[in-house]
Formats: sequence, structure tokens, C-alpha cells
Amino acid sequence: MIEIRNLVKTYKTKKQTVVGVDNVSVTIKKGEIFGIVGYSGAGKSSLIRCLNLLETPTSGEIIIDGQDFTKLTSKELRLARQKTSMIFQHFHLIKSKTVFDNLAFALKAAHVPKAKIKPRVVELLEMVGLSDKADSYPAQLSGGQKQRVGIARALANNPSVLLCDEATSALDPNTTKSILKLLKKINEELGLTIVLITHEMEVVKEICDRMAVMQDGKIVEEGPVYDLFAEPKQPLTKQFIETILQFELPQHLVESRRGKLIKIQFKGSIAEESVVSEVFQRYKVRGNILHGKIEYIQDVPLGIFIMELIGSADEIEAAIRYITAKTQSLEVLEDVA
Ligand SMILES: Nc1ncnc2c1ncn2[C@@H]1O[C@H](COP(=O)(O)OP(=O)(O)OP(=O)(O)O)[C@@H](O)[C@H]1O
Repeated sequence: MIEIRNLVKTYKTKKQTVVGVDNVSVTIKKGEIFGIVGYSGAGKSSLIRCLNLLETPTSGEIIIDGQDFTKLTSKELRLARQKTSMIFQHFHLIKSKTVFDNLAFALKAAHVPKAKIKPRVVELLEMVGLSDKADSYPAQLSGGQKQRVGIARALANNPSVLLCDEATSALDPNTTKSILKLLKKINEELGLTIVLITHEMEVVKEICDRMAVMQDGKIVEEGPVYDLFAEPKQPLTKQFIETILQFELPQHLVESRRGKLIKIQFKGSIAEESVVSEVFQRYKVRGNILHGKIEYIQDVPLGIFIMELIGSADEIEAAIRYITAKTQSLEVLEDVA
């Protein structure tokens, strides 16, 4: 478990003091994948870099598995850092060393006995699917393969926490997916806690259990990813969710509508029920689905549809009451009746 309490990180420049992290308190549970999103300058890097003391916090506490990282001696800190390893957007591999030697280097640095290094490297390469690249140099690898080496190196000394600093931001969408899949596998198989920072909601949607949204050094909202997708409360969270769930109707559809435009959100198992077809059977209304999308967030469906309901005012009202009761989420967008 990671407990961040009243964390403050400020930077003193010649002219001014800049606040990177502004009194953040958050608890990250053991074994979960926790995503931190925010625009550039929100303080994400400052926060994650404080977690393994790459940045020294100005004040506050960082307690990982019961140990306050801010109170360690430099020797204790070296050992503690092995518990919280990190992967980076630009991989940070040693260019002059082969993949094998990059991994062996991390083990040597942690004083792993020589005899144990080779079998561990072989094991790590297998874990990340790069057994055939042991003798390649970083320049001979694709971005995704380089990040796999980065992940193997981060896992070398059996950390309990993996920190990911925009780990997929330099990768194309397909490679991003494969790296996220690998992170999920590691999380499940090794029980590793993963903290990742990103500006991409796709990443959070794909693998995170819980998330926090940062702005101006503060966490403005946090919670389970599904809940924040289904019911974002803060304007900034809504903005991020809309990058995935927003859709606008083409103007000609809005202009040619004949009934009532409604937006329905289906959460969880209700998304798999036939609420809409039931409405057409029960009430004298006709309808068109004008737009719709079902997103699966950690395999749980979240559907959003825009429909036009056509019929008498009474029947439309009754249909709306029925859908509202079933979904708990219906918004009337436009009314021409
Ligand atoms: N070394 C530094 N010296 C001075 N100011 C800094 C330093 N590092 C970060 N900052 C400032 O702290 C604030 C938060 O920056 P930070 O890099 O943590 O944000 P971020 O959300 O990670 O943004 P990005 O995604 O662009 O990296 C910004 O105002 C930034 O200018």
C-alpha cells in the first residue's frame, strides 16, 4: 500500500517558487493499477517522481508498505528504491549495451551474485516476450521492444511497486495496447502495484482500477475508473471522459428531428438488456437511434445512446419514465413536440 500524505513539492527558480504538487493526499491499494491523469504542467511527473524520491518532497509523507520514504537514510533509500522501480516514456536504456547486458547491469548494481544473473536475465526476457533479442542493441529494437526491455529491467530486482511515467506516450496505438496488456499480466501474475501517469484516457480505460485527476498540483477527483467514466463530477474529469465518450450529432439530424431527443446512459449489466426494444413493445412510440457507443471499461459495459422518440406526448412521457426507472440515467436533449 502507498499512502501519500500532504505531499508538497515546490521548485525554487531564480525568480520565483513554482508549485509542482500542492498538498496531495491519496492512498493506493496493494496490487491495484492506479492512473493519474492531467494536462501538461498539472504535476503528474512531480508526484510520481516523489514516490521513489527521484524528486525530494518539500514536505509531507510517502509511506510504502509501512515505511516512510521521506525519513530514510541514503543507504536505506537505495534498498527502498529497488522496491519502487520505474519505466519511462523514452525508455532510458544503455545504448552501448545489449539487451542482455542492460538487464544484467541492473542486477549487478543491486549486488545480485554473479551465478544468479544469467538465469534471472533469461527469466526476465521470457516474461516480457523478448527471449530472441538478448544480443540485440537498443538501436536495433522497435519502440515497443525497447519498452519491454525497460519493463524487464524494472522488474529485475522484484519490486513491489512499478511506476510508469508516460510509458506508452511514444508508442503507436497497437504497440500501446500490447504494452498495456503486458503491464496487466505482470500486475496479475506478480501482484505488483502499478502507478501510472498519462494524459491519455485510453490508457486509463484499458487497465486502471482507480484513477485520480490532477490540476494545478492538486487531485481534483479520484475514484474507481468506471465510476468516474459513468459519473464524472468535476469539469476537468468530464473533459477527459469526453475524449472517449463524447459525440455530437450531425446538424442535419438535429434539424430534421420530429420527436423528442433523449440521451440514455446504460451502466453495467443493464447495457446488455433490451430496454429500448421493450419500450417499443410497451408504449406507442417509435424511435430512431441516432448515435450510440458501448465502451467496455475493464470488461464492464458503459453504453451511451442518443435517440429520437416519436409519438403522442403522453406515450413519450410514459416511455421516458420507464427508461429512467430502468437506467437511472436519461437526459432530454431537445424537445420539438
Ligand atoms: N525542475 C523543475 N524546476 C522548476 N519547475 C518545475 C520543475 N519540474 C516541474 N516544474 C514545474 O512544476 C509544475 C508541474 O510540472 P510537472 O512536470 O510535474 O507536470 P506534468 O503534469 O508532469 O506535466 P508534463 O506532462 O508536461 O510533464 C509545472 O509548473 C512545471 O513547470
